Amino acid sequence: MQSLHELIAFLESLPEPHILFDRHYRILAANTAYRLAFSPNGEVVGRRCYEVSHRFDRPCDQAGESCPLALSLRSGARERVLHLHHTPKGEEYVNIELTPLPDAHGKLHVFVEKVAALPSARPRSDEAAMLVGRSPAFQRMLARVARAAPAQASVLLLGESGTGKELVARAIHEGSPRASRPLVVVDCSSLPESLFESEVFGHEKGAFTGATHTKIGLVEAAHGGTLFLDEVGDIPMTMQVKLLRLLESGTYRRVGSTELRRTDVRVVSATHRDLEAMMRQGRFREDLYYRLSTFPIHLPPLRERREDIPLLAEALLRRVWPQRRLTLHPQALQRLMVHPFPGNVRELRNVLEHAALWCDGDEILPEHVEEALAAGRRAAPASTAAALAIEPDGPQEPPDEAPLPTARRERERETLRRALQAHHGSRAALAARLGISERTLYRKLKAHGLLDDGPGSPDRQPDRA
Ligand SMILES: Nc1ncnc2c1ncn2[C@@H]1O[C@H](COP(=O)(O)OP(=O)(O)OP(=O)(O)O)[C@@H](O)[C@H]1O
Repeated sequence: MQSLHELIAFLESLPEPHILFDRHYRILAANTAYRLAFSPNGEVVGRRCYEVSHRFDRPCDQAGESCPLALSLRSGARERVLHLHHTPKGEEYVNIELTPLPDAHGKLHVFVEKVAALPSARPRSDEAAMLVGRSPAFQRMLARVARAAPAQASVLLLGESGTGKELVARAIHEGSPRASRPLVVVDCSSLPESLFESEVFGHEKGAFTGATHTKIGLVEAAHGGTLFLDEVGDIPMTMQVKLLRLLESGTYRRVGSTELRRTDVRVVSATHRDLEAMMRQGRFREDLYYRLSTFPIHLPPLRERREDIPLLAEALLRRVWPQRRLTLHPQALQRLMVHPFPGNVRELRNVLEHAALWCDGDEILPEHVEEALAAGRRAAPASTAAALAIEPDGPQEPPDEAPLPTARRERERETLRRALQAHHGSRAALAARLGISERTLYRKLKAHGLLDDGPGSPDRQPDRA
């Protein structure tokens, strides 16, 4: 008993929430950090852990969640799982680390559980940056995010357009020891080759015509923090070797300078392309690929986590119309549940935004959703993209450098021109309707000389949604 008292006193000294419980899930002790975080108004000692954390009436593994106690009883070792916990602020993703404490005979009677809020999913004042979802596919992805965040390893985010790669990159940065330093986003697809090097690595005064002053590069601006290379598959071949040097040795040269400079950045990159295929085709350096993808994370498309649509819809409605208390009629939600969403969460957000425009009251009705989906079809009939050669975002997307055959190019131009004429919303909405990313749309408009006709101002860069 003496040792149990000592253990409780020790847990009390820890800043993170900890509880001690027996093999029957009964909580024997909880430190102040745990009480404050999870049960400020009630006693937890004597209750079962699953009642406190999940409001379940049975252990988590009998309610469809993983149970660290069951895992530890089986393995006899420390177990880590990701759980959605009830807190006074609502549900919150937490990392659970459960350590069994064997007695003198090696029997497991007592367990210590440490509960650490996941920085990436913690409810924040900046609700727009919060990742929403609780499907198994989403939780698997989030568990990898939680693993990767505190480390230094380069992370490669792989997923279709609109699946939340940029949100995840921010979550990784915020969950890392670099969170107080800058997160610098480099949109590799919108930087023409000529600009890429001077933007990323900086340039000296007089390095080229127009270089009237010395400019620091994005890698320098990110010193101590995280460099997020979005659409990394679009990095020109000539720049790939310079990026590799940065990753391998932390060194780079400004354009127009021979001086080797040093920076300390963690690299997170993202792409919707199939980099392995690009590598096989000789369009992406193998050594760079392995450097970037120390820890790959796949972001599931929305069609593989349809069960998240209700939760996402609720959160997105709050984001797009914070001043209204909009809800979805059950049939309106049903309609969304069967839509394929090639544009993923971004498309869902756009459809909701559009549907809300049709809704006078507080409840979005099925006809409002129909109207929003039909508007999408008018701008880009379901078959349009394929029939008229708009390449969807996907691993198979050909590089922009590879010219399309003339006939297809013509058809693509015509499709885009017509879509632009029929569409009166934002460029983001048009992209979602065409089933391509906003950046891809931007590139295609640029390539076809249609930028001036596009929604938004002529030379607008893709919006960050
Ligand atoms: N899990 C999620 N929870 C809440 N919002 C999300 C989630 N995933 C994506 N979003 C929202 O969807 C939109 C698109 O997300 P984001 O820009 O991160 O996607 P992306 O994968 O980087 O797309 P692209 O490849 O086209 O750049 C944003 O408005 C973002 O806030």
